[in-house]
Amino acid sequence: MMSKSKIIYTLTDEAPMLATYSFLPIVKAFTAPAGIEMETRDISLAGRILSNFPEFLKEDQKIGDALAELGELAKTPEANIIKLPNISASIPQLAAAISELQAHGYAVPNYPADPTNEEEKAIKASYAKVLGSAVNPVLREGNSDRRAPKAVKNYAKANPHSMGAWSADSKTKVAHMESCDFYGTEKSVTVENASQFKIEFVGTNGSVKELKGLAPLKAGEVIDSSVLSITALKGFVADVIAEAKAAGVLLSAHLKATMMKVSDPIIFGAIVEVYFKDVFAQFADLFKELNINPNNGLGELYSKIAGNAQEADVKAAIDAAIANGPALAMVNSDKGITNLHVPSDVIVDASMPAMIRTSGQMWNKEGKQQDTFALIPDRSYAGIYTAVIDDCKANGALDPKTMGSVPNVGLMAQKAEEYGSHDKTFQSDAEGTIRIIDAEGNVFMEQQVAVGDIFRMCQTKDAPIQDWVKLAVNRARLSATPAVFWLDKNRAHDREIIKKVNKYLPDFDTTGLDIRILAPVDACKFSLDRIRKGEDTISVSGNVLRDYLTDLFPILEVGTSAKMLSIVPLMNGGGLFETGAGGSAPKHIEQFIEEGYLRWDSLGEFLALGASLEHLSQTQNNPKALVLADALDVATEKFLATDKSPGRKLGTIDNRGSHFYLAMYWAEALAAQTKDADLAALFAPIAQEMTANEAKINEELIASQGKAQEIKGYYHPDFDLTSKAMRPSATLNAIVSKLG
Ligand SMILES: NC(=O)C1=CN([C@@H]2O[C@H](COP(=O)(O)OP(=O)(O)OC[C@H]3O[C@@H](n4cnc5c(N)ncnc54)[C@H](OP(=O)(O)O)[C@@H]3O)[C@@H](O)[C@H]2O)C=CC1
Ligand SMILES: O=C(O)CCC(=O)C(=O)O
Ligand SMILES: [Mg+2]
Repeated sequence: MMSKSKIIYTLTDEAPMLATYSFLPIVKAFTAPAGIEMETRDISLAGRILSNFPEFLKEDQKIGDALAELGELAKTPEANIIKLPNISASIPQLAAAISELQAHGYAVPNYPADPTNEEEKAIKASYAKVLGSAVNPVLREGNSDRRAPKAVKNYAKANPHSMGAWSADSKTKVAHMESCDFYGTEKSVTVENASQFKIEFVGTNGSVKELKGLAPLKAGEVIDSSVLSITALKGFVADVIAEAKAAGVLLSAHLKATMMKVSDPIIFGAIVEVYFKDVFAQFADLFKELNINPNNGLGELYSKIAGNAQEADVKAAIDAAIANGPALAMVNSDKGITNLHVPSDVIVDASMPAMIRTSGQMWNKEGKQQDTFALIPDRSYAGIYTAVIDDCKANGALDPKTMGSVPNVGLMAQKAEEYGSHDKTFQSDAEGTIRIIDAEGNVFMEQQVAVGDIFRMCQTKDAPIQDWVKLAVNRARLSATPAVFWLDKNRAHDREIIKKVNKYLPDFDTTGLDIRILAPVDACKFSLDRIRKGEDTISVSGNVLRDYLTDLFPILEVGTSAKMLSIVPLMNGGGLFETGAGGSAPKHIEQFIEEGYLRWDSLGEFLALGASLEHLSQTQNNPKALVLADALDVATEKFLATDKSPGRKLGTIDNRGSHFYLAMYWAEALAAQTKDADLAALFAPIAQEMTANEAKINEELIASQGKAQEIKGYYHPDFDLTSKAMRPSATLNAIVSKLG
């Protein structure tokens, strides 16, 4: 009897959500004959909101907490989850999703930014579970292995993407603080025995306030604390503003307000306040009355002053500040959206490589490219971008035709490092000390804080570190490639990690392998030198660099991180297969709604599906799944060779057309293989019909382009309308439905 195998396919947001409407019916039809149940779970922003507020909903509107369920599943050996990118919501995005759901008849509560009673406090606490990077850290019960498969790399070498030229006198640079940042203040200790910790604020008068109640610590865990001084930050921002103005360059801020949902919106807000200091001074009373929070950006400010008697005055003052300041980098120059409008519009992992690919320039308000000062205030990782920029100034743009590759093995499991720190991050409202103590009151660490300073504590558990070292050695062995641990001995946290790396490396057979530990800037230079010689170098990094490097190098090497294979071998034996290493490409859904064209590239989904099927064949003893996986591999190679990724322009095949070709090639490969006669017989007529109808299907797909789409929603579109929009070829649908 055929074993019953289950794969969970996640429903998410924006472009990947749209793509799923087209791709998933194909996947379900193709995998069913192998006894595979393809189940879906809704972890979209809208779905997360609905599942958190059942008491506000009608009976038939309630949905289960799919995220919590998958979080538990990820800890079991049975887990086989395909995870598409999802929105990590900023407050403006959360507010927009809430309004849309309310307009759709879901009585979810408004977001209470400043709760005034217990009920509002509870609502805010529930929304805190939805905000920011609420999904990935829950599912990532394993470390990360991200790389460009050989076929993808070869495709990029043969079909190089555009790469803006660099000039040696480019004025572009990264601006960072020199002191009083997280890097400079970091303290770190390794906790030898299992214990507990809590976080307290102690005022200058000795009064004590608990910031976080007792929580467990495992033996061998590394804990850190650090502080970023808000006064130092503001002084630094003011200096860079003056310098950028004098240099005649654009100013832009590159943060991670999504994953770092507590600290980075505050840093973003400080930049907004300093840049618009005259506006904030002139309208202090009005802004207080309207509850304007600079952390939510200029966009929210504009919407809150709309209709106010002083609206025109405020707008004039903002315009004057921009005219008088260094010009701001634009997110959308046609619509006048600056880099300081929404904290989640410019996200450092994707935004810095996009700038480096574009000659180190961003867009000004005329829609023209211009050199830019990129504000990345904290020094922990800013230096790697300086290393790449300096390299491009000295040697010109990198060349996708010849450049080597930098795959990554990232420490990520169990909310490692900064990306798990939001429940231990606080903005101090008074001067004093914040300390981390154990249940008996013994002090692990303490930090001085002033009003407004950001205190942060991070945790990194020992088992994930051991697993990460093992993964790094395995990857170095499997790819016969040097591996570099990007760790800085001048940083307190990294010093603790270096000790552990040195302790655990001897547990594995490293004979003949080239494994080194280098500080991030040196590791970056070392990797760049090799890249220019066409050589590959594995980066073995902590969680933040995992995120940064898996956009940086892929975007330079293969044009987009959507083409990455992103596997998370879960520590308890399951598999989490992320689709690509990038995000949900918000501008793609806008293009789809405006003109019926979706240029989302689903290659990441194809790669993840292949890896998921392969994992399933091994863990569920399902040989047919392996036949499907092998055939999908053949199909993906042909897909790349025949260049069937979506074009950028109307009238060429888009995401839907690319799914048709993948399906056709997959059916062909299944028909042609000889390992499973039943599958070959089943798919032969499907392949034949698809091939015979290729022109007709393309015609039907392309005919649906060029008009606005009405899917009744951005965060929570109508299922039937979206399904119709994403499956416009009756001929293709009829062939797929023959599979049952
Ligand atoms: N794993 C996850 O869940 C992740 C989620 N996110 C979330 O995604 C959202 C957007 O983040 P952002 O920083 O803008 O990064 P994105 O990666 O979504 O977008 C940057 C740009 O990359 C290109 N791109 C990305 N993926 C594809 C694809 N599959 N096909 C074609 N082009 C692609 C597009 O531009 P162009 O082609 O013009 O270069 C896109 O506009 C945020 O809400 C963020 O929280 C972000 C990262 C990971
Ligand atoms: O969870 C998020 O917000 C983004 C994740 C991300 O950028 C990544 O893992 O590469
Ligand atoms: Mg990322």
